[in-house]
Amino acid sequence: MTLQTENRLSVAEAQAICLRNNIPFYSYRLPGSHEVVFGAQLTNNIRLFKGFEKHRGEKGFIITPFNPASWSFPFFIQADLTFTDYLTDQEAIVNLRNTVFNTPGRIFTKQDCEHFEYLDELRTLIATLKREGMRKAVLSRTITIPCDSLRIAPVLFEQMRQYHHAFLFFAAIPGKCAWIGASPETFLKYDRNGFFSMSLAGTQPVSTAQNPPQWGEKDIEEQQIVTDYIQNTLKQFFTRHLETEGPITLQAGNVFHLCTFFRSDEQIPPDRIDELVTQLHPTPAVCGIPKKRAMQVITEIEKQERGYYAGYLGPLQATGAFDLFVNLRTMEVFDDALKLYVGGGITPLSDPETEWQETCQKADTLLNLIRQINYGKTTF
Ligand SMILES: C=C(O[C@H]1C=CC=C(C(=O)O)[C@@H]1O)C(=O)O
Repeated sequence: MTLQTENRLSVAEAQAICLRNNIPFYSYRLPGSHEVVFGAQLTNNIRLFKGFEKHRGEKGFIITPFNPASWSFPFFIQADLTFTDYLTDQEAIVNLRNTVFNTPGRIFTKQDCEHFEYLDELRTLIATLKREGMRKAVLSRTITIPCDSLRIAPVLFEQMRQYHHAFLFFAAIPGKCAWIGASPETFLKYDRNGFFSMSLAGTQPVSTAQNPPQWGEKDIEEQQIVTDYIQNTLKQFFTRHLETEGPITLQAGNVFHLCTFFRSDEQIPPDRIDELVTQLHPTPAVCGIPKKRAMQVITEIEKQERGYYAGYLGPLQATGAFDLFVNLRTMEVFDDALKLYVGGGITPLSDPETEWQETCQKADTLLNLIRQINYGKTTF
């Protein structure tokens, strides 16, 4: 700890205090930025996120579940204390250290799929897609790592800074949810310049890709489904201007994805923003098409509850600007374990073993970091 000598608190130190003292907090770094932003809520009242119109003028962090109808509620962490990179205000440092809430920890359950179980789920899903004429659904699984997570997570967040194009986040509401990750996927961004979104799908490992990467029929089709869905949704809201660019190849850790960008400089009223977000989420990058049926099929087949995996999360500014990302390449933080969630888009053309391998490749970016941090103590 450097506090005594330098009189300043780093983000990692602030995260550690909040974890120890059960203080709701968030920290993030936007893609391409060098700044890490930290915020903490110094009251223990858990706040639900009630939509952009209701939170107008407020600053904080939004975290929402994959399934809006589930028992995982959307939350808002209000920014009572915020800083960028280091906190130097001595009164604020003392205040943070002296804030302690008494919240019971969350116990993890292990619902990881073995290789053969995931292959079974994949076969069931592919058969369902074929039988019902569905074009795509996204299946996922978990990898649970029992470890000293409260020590590891702040170090992991710091290590993830090497992924310049990712949105880094570590947010926790003690007793409710805690997630850390490096998402490559913008859900929706809004500021005075307008709106931005992306369609991200299709995966291949960097290690075996050609230069430049070549994409097969399954990946192209899988990403096109996401592009069509987002474009059709955005078109209902932006009638004057909608710009589309792509698809291009984008690197996220040790995998490549196909990506199309959408931009509009049109402004829409706050109640329309709520409508837009409701219609857009979840996109077929994490759910499927048709959306309602895909959600049902996923819930029936997957072993674990998704909770906040594949939901959206990110900061909201008092100006109304926000940066929301899909909660991917992500881990749920428990007191004594990290639970990684990983999935992939399945179409009738999918091969189960290839899809299993894809989840292993996606998971490896975060797993390798944990292996380095926990050298000699981790066996997975
Ligand atoms: C669902 C995940 O990734 C999505 C985002 C990019 C590429 C994907 C894919 O190729 O399947 C997925 O749609 C995940 O990483 O858990």
